[in-house]
Amino acid sequence: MGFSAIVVAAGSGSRAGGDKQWRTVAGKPMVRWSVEALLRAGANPVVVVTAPDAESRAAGALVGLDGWVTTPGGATRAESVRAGLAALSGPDETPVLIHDAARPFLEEAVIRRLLDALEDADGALPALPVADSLRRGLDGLVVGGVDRDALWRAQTPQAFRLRTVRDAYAAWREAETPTDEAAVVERAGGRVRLVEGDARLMKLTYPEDFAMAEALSPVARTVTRMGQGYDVHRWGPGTSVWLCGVEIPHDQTLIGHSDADAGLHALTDAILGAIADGDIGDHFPPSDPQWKGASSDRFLVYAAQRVAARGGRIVNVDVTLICEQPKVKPHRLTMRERLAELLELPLDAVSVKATTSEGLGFTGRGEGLAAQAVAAVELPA
Ligand SMILES: Nc1ccn([C@@H]2O[C@H](COP(=O)(O)OP(=O)(O)OP(=O)(O)O)[C@@H](O)[C@H]2O)c(=O)n1
Ligand SMILES: C[C@](O)(CO)[C@H](O)COP(=O)(O)O
Repeated sequence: MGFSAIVVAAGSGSRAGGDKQWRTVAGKPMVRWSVEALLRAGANPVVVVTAPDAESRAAGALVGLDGWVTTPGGATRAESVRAGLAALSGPDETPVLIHDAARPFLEEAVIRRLLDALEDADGALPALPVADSLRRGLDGLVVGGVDRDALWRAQTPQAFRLRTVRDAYAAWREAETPTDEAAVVERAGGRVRLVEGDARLMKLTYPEDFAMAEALSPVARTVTRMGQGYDVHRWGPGTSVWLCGVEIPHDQTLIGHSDADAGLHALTDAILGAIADGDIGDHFPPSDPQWKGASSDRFLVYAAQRVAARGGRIVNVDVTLICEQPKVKPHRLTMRERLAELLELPLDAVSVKATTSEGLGFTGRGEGLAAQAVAAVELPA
């Protein structure tokens, strides 16, 4: 029998500084690590539980993968798990693995141990023994110890038959919210087996955990690639111009098949260039009527998704606009913010510059505007 999986990714990641599931860890969005591992091991489907307004972020993080769906989660992890369970169909006996997106490094061996354990148990979880001594503290002083012999550090995924875990959640009557499914099924009378966990399956909870994860990552090395782009559009009659995703009032407009945003076009080509993935015209042919008047935002986001699909990340981008008019400086910060938003990059990784050509050439004569861009991309080695 196959198995299903739920990846809960609807948390706020507040202890890590927010939105940790979409952050890049060792070259990929965190949530992608787990979804890839589960799909590779044969999970079908993988339900990714996101905050209600974050489904498009999941689509960006998981671009190029098949076999997953999203569903909106709740205010607590337990509510998100319930939502994931509600989204699953299939026979009661189907094994389901319930996993934290916050634990990216899931090895197939752990999945196999969990599924094997379900042969003679109602549930299974990976766990690690406690290695350090445990001490009770009060006001900064030791006030006793805790016997660690019977203590285990619970990890995820946790494995159950669909009906078992659904019924157990339905029967949960405690005042407190359960922290995991093992507790829920055990409280309902189920036998939940401890199987060998994995130190690399650590939950990334605090900001410092991310540096540790990079060091533990299965991607030992990455390579950095550069790409450059160049684009020109002709000036024509109009009242505003789109540059780097921002509309600027102007006494002319740039003429083109799409919105003629030369800054976005050059940057799209730079990103595609960094991954040797052709150019903007290959992906969005000017002969295709569907791109007539299109917002160039989508070209840029598409290029970024092509990087993510290769397990890569954009490190930084730099755009130079070459024109006598309009003056770019008053709009530079807005342009950088827009590009940072579209590419999901920090602002300090996005630069927009401008120069005139001292009245020389076609830009100097005001016949057209030119844009150049470079992008650096990190890819798995
Ligand atoms: N309402 C919630 C809360 C948590 N989670 C998920 O449960 C997992 C484990 O939770 P934790 O690491 O505590 O994540 P957050 O709740 O996001 O973190 P924090 O408590 O620091 O805000 C994470 O993958 C998180 O996205 C969820 O799906 N829905
Ligand atoms: C489910 C879990 O990962 C098991 O260790 C953990 O309980 C979830 O973390 P939280 O901080 O309690 O949300």
